[in-house]
Amino acid sequence: MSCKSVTGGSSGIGKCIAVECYRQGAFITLVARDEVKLLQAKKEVEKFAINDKQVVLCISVDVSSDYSQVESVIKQAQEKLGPVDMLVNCAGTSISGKFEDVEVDRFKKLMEVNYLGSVYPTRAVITTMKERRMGRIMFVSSQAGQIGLFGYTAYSPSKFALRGLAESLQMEIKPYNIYVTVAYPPDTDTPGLAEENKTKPLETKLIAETSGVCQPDQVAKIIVRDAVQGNFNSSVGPDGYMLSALTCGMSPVTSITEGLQQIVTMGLFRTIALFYLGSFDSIVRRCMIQREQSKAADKRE
Ligand SMILES: NC(=O)C1=CN([C@@H]2O[C@H](COP(=O)(O)OP(=O)(O)OC[C@H]3O[C@@H](n4cnc5c(N)ncnc54)[C@H](OP(=O)(O)O)[C@@H]3O)[C@@H](O)[C@H]2O)C=CC1
Ligand SMILES: CCCCCCCCCCCCCCCC(=O)[C@@H](N)CO
Repeated sequence: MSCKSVTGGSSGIGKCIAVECYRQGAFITLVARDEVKLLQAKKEVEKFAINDKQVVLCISVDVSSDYSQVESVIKQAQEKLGPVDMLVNCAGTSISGKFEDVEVDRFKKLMEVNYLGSVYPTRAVITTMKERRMGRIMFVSSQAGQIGLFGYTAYSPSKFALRGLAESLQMEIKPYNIYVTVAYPPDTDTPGLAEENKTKPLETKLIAETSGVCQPDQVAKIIVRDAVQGNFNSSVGPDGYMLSALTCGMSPVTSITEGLQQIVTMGLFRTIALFYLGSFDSIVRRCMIQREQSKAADKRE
């Protein structure tokens, strides 16, 4: 019997991750705030049972506000379903907009939800994982956690932070046979993306179109596969692969092949990246000129 906990498991990518784990026979705890959405997601996940012993447990908690609360609900869940052997930190939110248009509070809010909201659940499960000398910790970052883009001055840093956490933590817990994975999905068709799109600057839309929109079930399959295999890095699609190879820095390698591929492709991918950066800069410049022209036209009218 294995038990997986998925924060943000009531919607989008997190819900699909829960389904994917359930299809593989796991016990699941879904963690999110809204109880109605949690119950709805529980019903959806339960459809994919492969045996009649499987259970989906719902926990309603804000993963970002109070550590002692997060610790106590996770403890209760472990008492019911047994120790968590995989924690998926997927709860998160995004906001896009020009730096000066983003309300100052939002910078703090995004760090709280996306960063601290991953620290707290991880902190709550790590001691038991170390005692058992087994476990998997997944952090769901974003391609915007690998590159900073127009419109993501509040969001990107909260996703970059996860990488620093993941690298440091991995070095500490590898001897305990616990593996950390960071996933960097591109735009994915979820309620979260629909919400974000309502206020997304044109520049951000045009730049993000480069790597297209993925379906959450595809993204979830890749994430779960990489977490099970214990890969440090999890990316989606050819752009995702290039971005991860290019931004590997001092992150751990999972296999010799992966290391060799990074060494061999680095120069080529940097060359490609410079062309992408050039095209992003020209999108930004074009949008600025267009805005100024339409402002001037408005004045004349
Ligand atoms: N969709 C995309 O384009 C991409 C998304 N990502 C990342 O993937 C993750 C999931 O995104 P997506 O599926 O689009 O998001 P959704 O908005 O569809 O779902 C977010 C989930 O997180 C939960 N959640 C949000 N805030 C909290 C909180 N404070 N405490 C507990 N649960 C919380 C929500 O439930 P509730 O509100 O009830 O708490 C919900 O279950 C996010 O971290 C996002 O940044 C990364 C790259 C691309
Ligand atoms: C060799 C170099 C290759 C370069 C490829 C560059 C591709 C850039 C596209 C970035 C897209 C950002 C998506 C953010 C998704 C997200 O996190 C939000 N939608 C959350 O809601």
